[in-house]
Amino acid sequence: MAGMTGKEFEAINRRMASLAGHLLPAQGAGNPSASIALSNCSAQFDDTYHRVHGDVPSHIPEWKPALDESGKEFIDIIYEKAVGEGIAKITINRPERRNAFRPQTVKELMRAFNDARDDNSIGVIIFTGKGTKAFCSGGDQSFRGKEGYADYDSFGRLNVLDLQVQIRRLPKPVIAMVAGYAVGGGHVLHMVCDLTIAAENAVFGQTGPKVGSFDAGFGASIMSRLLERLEEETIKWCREINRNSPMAVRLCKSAVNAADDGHLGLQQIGGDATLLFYGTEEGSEGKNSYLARRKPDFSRFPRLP
Ligand SMILES: CC(C)(COP(=O)(O)OP(=O)(O)OC[C@H]1O[C@@H](n2cnc3c(N)ncnc32)[C@H](O)[C@@H]1OP(=O)(O)O)[C@@H](O)C(=O)NCCC(=O)NCCSC(=O)c1cc(O)c2ccccc2c1O
Repeated sequence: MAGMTGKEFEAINRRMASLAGHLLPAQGAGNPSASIALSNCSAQFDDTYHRVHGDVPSHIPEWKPALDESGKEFIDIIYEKAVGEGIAKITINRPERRNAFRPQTVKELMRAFNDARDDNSIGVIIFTGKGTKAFCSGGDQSFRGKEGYADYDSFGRLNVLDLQVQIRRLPKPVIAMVAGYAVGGGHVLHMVCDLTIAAENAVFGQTGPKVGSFDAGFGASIMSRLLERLEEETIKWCREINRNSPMAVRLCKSAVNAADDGHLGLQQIGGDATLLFYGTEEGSEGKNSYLARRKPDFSRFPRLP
């Protein structure tokens, strides 16, 4: 953890606090040893919240393969949606390379994330790697040239930077489900997710300088957490998130990132305000008057104190 900035510590503390809040009964929140196998702890509660909302089940759903609008098969990733539930799962499928990404992988990830964003039945996205040895070991070094990473064409690129921004800006929660190594560019990918659920064997770190690379952008810090039933726990989080108001979840994600993202954060949260305004009569009066070629009449809308 040496060399971490105050902001990075804050970000980790926020995540740890939110994990503790999910896993532990309030009275046990300070005791890390109580953090395992408490996924059904809500059953012990006898309060109005739990009577109204009930337990969050953690059984694994039925996954169905998904495509994006191009209909093109995915080669480097597996894209699935849970039948009857608003959960998408995107898996890097290169376990023989510890799920290192090449440009093709990144392009496919971007297509899948885009589809999950646009599918209004999806409320939350799981991002993971195939197998238990690695979430992702970063950029595939055998595809690295002088201009970045290149596969089917001659020019290189650092297109994972676009993917990082896409995940960060995506207006739905993205949960990294990590088993094994999340290193180099793979470490950054988990860091740009909204939440990380980690298996006991998870290893986090920046390896870039060892292979003559570095991420001076989102790449930052280390976090790990003990959890036995990784997918069940992740699904439980997804179901709990999906019980909430979609617009509230969207705005919470914007708000959490706004300060760190500066002007871009402001743009995102400002865009959300515009989106909400479009749904009001006041907003519609502007559009309707323009289309009807008349002066807008905003006089009936209050100037709230
Ligand atoms: C991840 C490991 C610690 C795993 O070790 P383990 O012993 O379990 O497995 P092996 O080492 O035997 O690996 C099995 C197999 O996979 C190949 N492989 C693994 N990772 C990669 C990789 N990143 N690229 C290419 N190939 C990989 C490995 O060679 C083996 O192949 P065989 O043919 O021999 O079976 C360990 O594998 C490891 O340390 N891997 C390298 C981690 C690494 O340094 N990653 C790259 C960091 S740089 C980066 O990711 C990066 C990418 C970007 O696009 C950027 C863009 C902009 C800024 C910065 C960027 C950036 O830093």
